[in-house]
This record gives sequence, C-alpha cells and structure tokens, in this order.
Amino acid sequence: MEHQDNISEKFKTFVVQDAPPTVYYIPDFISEDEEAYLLEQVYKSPKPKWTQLSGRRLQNWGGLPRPKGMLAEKMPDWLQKYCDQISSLKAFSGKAANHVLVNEYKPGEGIMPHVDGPMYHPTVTTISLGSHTLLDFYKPLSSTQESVEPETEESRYQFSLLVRPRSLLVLQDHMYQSLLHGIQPRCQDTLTDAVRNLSSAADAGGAVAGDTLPRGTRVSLTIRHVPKVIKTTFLLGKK
Ligand SMILES: O=C(O)CCC(=O)C(=O)O
Ligand SMILES: [Fe+2]
Repeated sequence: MEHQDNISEKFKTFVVQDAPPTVYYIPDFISEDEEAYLLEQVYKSPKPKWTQLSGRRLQNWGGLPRPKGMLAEKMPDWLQKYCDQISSLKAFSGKAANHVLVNEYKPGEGIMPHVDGPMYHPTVTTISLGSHTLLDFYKPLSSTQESVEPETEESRYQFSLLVRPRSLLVLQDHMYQSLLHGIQPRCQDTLTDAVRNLSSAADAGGAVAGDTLPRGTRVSLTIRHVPKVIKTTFLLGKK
C-alpha cells in the first residue's frame, strides 16, 4: 500500500460513509458558470460527434478504447482542463486521464446496469451537468445459482446515490470492480432510504428522504484513464 500513489487527501473528506469502498462524492465541484460553459461546448460539437443509442446519446473523446489499445486522439482544451484537474488530485494513482465519454439523458432515459470493465484503470470520475440523477448499484449475477429463485434486477439491487448537477463522483475498488451501476429510465426520482448520500445537507442540496425530484436533461462527463494507448506518428508531433 505504501508504494501506491494515493488519491489526494482533498478527496478523503468526501468519502460516502454508508456505501461500500470506495465512493467519493464532491458536491459543487464546478461552478454554475463552468457548468453553462461545458454544456455550451457539448452542444456546439458537430452533429456526427453524437452516437444515438437506445435511451441516451453519447460523444466519445480521446479515442475509442479497444482491447488492443486506444488510438489516441487529441482531447479538446475544454475537456483537457478537467482531465488535468482530476488527474492532479491523483484519482488515477498518478496516471493522467485521457478519455472522456459524454452521455446525454433526457427525462425518461437511462442506462442498463453494467460494469465499465478492464479497458480502463479501475476508477471512474463523473461530472454531472444540467440535472440530477439517481445512480443505482446492483450485485453481479452469482456464478453458482444456489437458490431456486431466479435472480432479478430487483433482487440484485443494493442502493443508490443521488448525483446532483455540478458534482464530481469518483468510484473505485469494490464499487468499480464488483458492483454493476445503472440509471433507471424515469422522469422523476423518489428519494428512499436506499439513497446513501443524503445525510450531509451539502451533498443532498436540501433534498431529504421522501422527496420526489423531477428529472431534466442530464449531461454527464465520465473521465477515465485508458492504460493501453497506441500512439501514432501524427500524435507524436512529427512534421
Ligand atoms: O451517466 C452516468 O453517470 C453513468 C455513465 C456510465 O455508466 C458509463 O458511461 O459507463
Ligand atoms: Fe458505466
């Protein structure tokens, strides 16, 4: 452990106590002006930059991660700034963020439970813009089906996190490696006791268990480090 290039002390005060290791949740990580600027840049991107999936659209920046490596593409300055900021907080054990996925969810949209997998350094950092969401966590399908009861999404559900606009969420360790995460395609969220980061007023933005929050359009920036990169002579700056 001593040799590990550990996450910044600044993060440590933001650890979510009532969740498995490890979640850091930093409310108001960016200002309203930064949020507006980032949204402007996302929506200024050329139309072909968007990929429409069922239930969300996305933009991929930095290159397409593939098992054999990511052919690196230049990160635009407006995203590089946040890659640098989060890397300097040692979110990726001292490595530099080099990949950003922008997801846009309209009310009623979501993402199926999944794991982010081994192509990334096992930390995902997410800046949220425009609206809150609830991120839901599930235990994986058991490899040996011991019980006769079939496992359902409902039976595998563990807990949720309230993710507010302008926040930064950092998932590592068990939260990244073992649990699945997803967003239910809903137009509003009722905060139950299963939401684990409501205890601090700053985290919850005044919301309390029992409240129902209507969803707006949410844009998330998931910022990651892809260890395996294929560098091209073009990117090495040969003239
Ligand atoms: O929008 C989010 O916060 C989650 C996105 C996500 O899970 C992913 O892109 O892998
Ligand atoms: Fe994910």
